[in-house]
Parts: sequence; C-alpha cells; structure tokens
Amino acid sequence: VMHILEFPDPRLRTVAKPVAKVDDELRKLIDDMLETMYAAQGIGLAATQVNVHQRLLVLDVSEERDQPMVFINPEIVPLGDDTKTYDEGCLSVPGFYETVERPDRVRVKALDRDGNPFEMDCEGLLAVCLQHEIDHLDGKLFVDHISRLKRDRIKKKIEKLQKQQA
Ligand SMILES: O=C(O)C[C@@H](Cc1ccccc1)[C@H](O)SCc1ccccc1
Ligand SMILES: [Zn+2]
Repeated sequence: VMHILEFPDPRLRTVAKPVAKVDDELRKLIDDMLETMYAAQGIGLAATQVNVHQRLLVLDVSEERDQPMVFINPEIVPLGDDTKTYDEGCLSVPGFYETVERPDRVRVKALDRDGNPFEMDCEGLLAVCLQHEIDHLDGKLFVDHISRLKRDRIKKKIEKLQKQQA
C-alpha cells in the first residue's frame, strides 16, 4: 500500500495536473490507490493524498465495499442550488470530523480506467465524496470549509500527535 500524506503537509496543497495518457502505468497506479483506500477503510482517495499530482481519484461508496469507481480528469458542476451538510472525515486528517455544506447533486464528466469519457448525475454520499476528492486535486482540504479557529485547533492537535509518533 502507498503512504497517505497527512495535514498540514504542504504537498497536500499542490494543484494536480490533468492526466495525459490513460495507459497500463496509470492503471497500475489506480489499482495501488484502490488497495490503499480499502486498507485504510476510506470510501475515497485522491492521487494528491498519495503524493501523485495528477487529476485522478478512486472511490467506493457501496455497503459491500465491492463497487470501485475511477474518475480521471473529473469535472463537476452543481445541479440546482440546494445544499446539504455532512460530517466529513479525511484519511489525511485522521480522527477529526467536521460538518461541511456542499451542493447536494452534481453532474460529473470524467474518463474511466480505459480512457473512455462518461457522464453521471450524482447525489447522496457519492456526490459528497466526489466533491471531497476533487477538492484534494485542487489542493483543498475539508478543514478549509470550517472556521480558522477550528482549523488551527485541529492543526495543533495533529502536530502534537505526529510528534508523539516520531
Ligand atoms: O480522505 C479521503 O478523501 C477519504 C474520505 C472520503 C470522504 C470524506 C467525507 C465524506 C465522504 C467521503 C474518507 O473516506 S473519510 C472516512 C469516512 C468513511 C466513511 C464515511 C465517511 C467518512
Ligand atoms: Zn480527504
């Protein structure tokens, strides 16, 4: 499995570049990311989190953890103005959950693992996870959607934990 970068690592702030070629090398990375996501009990993982700065994410929002999805060079637009809040966590900010408000339905266009374009309208946990992962590709974290006071408290707690582990 791959190492997952942890907040406040500045590499998590990198804006990922579009994937140039969907080839066997990329498919190997996709499989390594899925293995890493399942091992970490995550329901999504963006390439940024494993220090690969290409616009690629994987997720599996199924109960049975047997429906992996791959989005390459994803583009999303909100469908309607309705928003919903969700208590988000993040494999890169372990142990912290905060309420984040996001559009409740989105349309996503992306390439699949064979490089074929597809389009989907998403809602529910899939819409939340997609937006959370695409934030990662733009160097954003869910803690950017909460107050600076709360973010600074989380930063101090995590840095204290990281010192203890060092
Ligand atoms: O770090 C990540 O990007 C993976 C997140 C994805 C995620 C965050 C918030 C909302 C939906 C998806 C991890 O899966 S956070 C752990 C988790 C697991 C189940 C449900 C919610 C959060
Ligand atoms: Zn995350």
